[in-house]
Amino acid sequence: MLQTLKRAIELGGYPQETYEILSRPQRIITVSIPVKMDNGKMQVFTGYRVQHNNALGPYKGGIRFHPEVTLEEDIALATVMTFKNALNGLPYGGGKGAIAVDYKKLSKRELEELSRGYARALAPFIGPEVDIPAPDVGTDPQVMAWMVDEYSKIAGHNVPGVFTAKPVVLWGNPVREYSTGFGVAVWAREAAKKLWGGIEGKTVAVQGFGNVGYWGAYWLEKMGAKIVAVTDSRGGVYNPNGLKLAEVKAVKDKTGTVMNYDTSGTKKVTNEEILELPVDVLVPAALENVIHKGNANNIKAKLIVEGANGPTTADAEKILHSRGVWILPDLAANAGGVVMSYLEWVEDLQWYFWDEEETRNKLERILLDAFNRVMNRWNKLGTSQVTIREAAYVEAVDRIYNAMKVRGWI
Ligand SMILES: NC(=O)c1ccc[n+]([C@@H]2O[C@H](COP(=O)([O-])OP(=O)(O)OC[C@H]3O[C@@H](n4cnc5c(N)ncnc54)[C@H](O)[C@@H]3O)[C@@H](O)[C@H]2O)c1
Repeated sequence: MLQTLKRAIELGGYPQETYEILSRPQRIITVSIPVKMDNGKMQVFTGYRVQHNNALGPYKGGIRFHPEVTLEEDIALATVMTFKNALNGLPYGGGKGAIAVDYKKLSKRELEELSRGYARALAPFIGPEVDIPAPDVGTDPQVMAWMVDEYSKIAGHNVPGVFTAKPVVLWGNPVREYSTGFGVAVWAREAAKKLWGGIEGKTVAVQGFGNVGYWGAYWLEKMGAKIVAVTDSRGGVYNPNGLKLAEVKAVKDKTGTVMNYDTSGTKKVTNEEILELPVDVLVPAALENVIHKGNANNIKAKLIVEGANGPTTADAEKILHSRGVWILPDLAANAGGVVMSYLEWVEDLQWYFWDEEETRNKLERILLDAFNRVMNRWNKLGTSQVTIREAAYVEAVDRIYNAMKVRGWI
């Protein structure tokens, strides 16, 4: 990521100070959270909040609960948020929080106490105008509800805008559930218009059938694409004539895996095979580093839409770019969630809530604006010399650099 930042600064001709500032976070907060466990013993958890850069506005980014999370990883994730928010035209800087915990081993009460403890410890350092956290891996709208409640108790009044992706009943928005997948589909549709004149009838393979993968496939199908393959952690199914997504989803909900979907002409595929199928569009929406130099030359899709974070290694990207494959980078293609978080925050600040359709239209407009800016930048920089990811980084750095310049930081 720092290499991409360096390259973007070179490509855009920004001064070296830009790198000096953006390669390190402005503030790192470490907190200790004691939790009385169900067995009567007290356990102290360590939590972080990294506030990377606020040149464009309050820090914004998720909170991760994961057993292997480290401060270094949290810093990297916070840094990416600065670029993602800038690229999408949001009035936000970047931040990210983390607690090293296996949340699956906690009871509901322990998880609530940990979530409230984290919000309490961070309360002096966050707020709707300061730093607005949201869910990430291992956290969800319920965790946000506990945190917003704890923060509001400390403030002495309700403060809806301090966390986003809250339950709909507690100042959330129904679009949030599918916003990331919707963004994946919008980016794919717009790129398909440029490549082929439209997404209609184009074949799509989706690796990962979770929140991003399922909703990405759902909206792509609605837009007229043909979903031919999907997988979850156990593997999946492929039918060159197209899958009926609603039926696949029903099988997944009933049996726990898409593998049990069985109709004539449908074959089983592994998570490696799905990447190499003869399709027009490939959506990796599960894990990182799944497209690497070992399989890049076998990929047949002309368009790769990064639903997951970091699914393509740098080596693979070079190979695919030289073959003319378009890779829509994660910080653009999977930004629907954070853009929706922004809209929820705007609603919360004014205590005025849009209906689902109006919200989705606003979301789409912001995504289209980002898509057009990235494409213009890519064309200006030269599509054969520069990747779409590099163009997206230049676009992001340009906003941050100009904000820092007029503020007098550089
Ligand atoms: N949810 C969001 O709003 C959001 C936003 C931006 C980025 N992302 C990124 O998208 C990715 C997926 O997130 P999600 O929220 O959909 O998670 P999720 O847990 O809802 O779904 C993940 C899916 O991947 C599958 N999976 C797990 N291991 C796999 C493997 N080895 N091969 C293939 N599939 C496997 C799981 O079965 C599941 O279907 C992550 O990289 C995440 O960081 C998510």
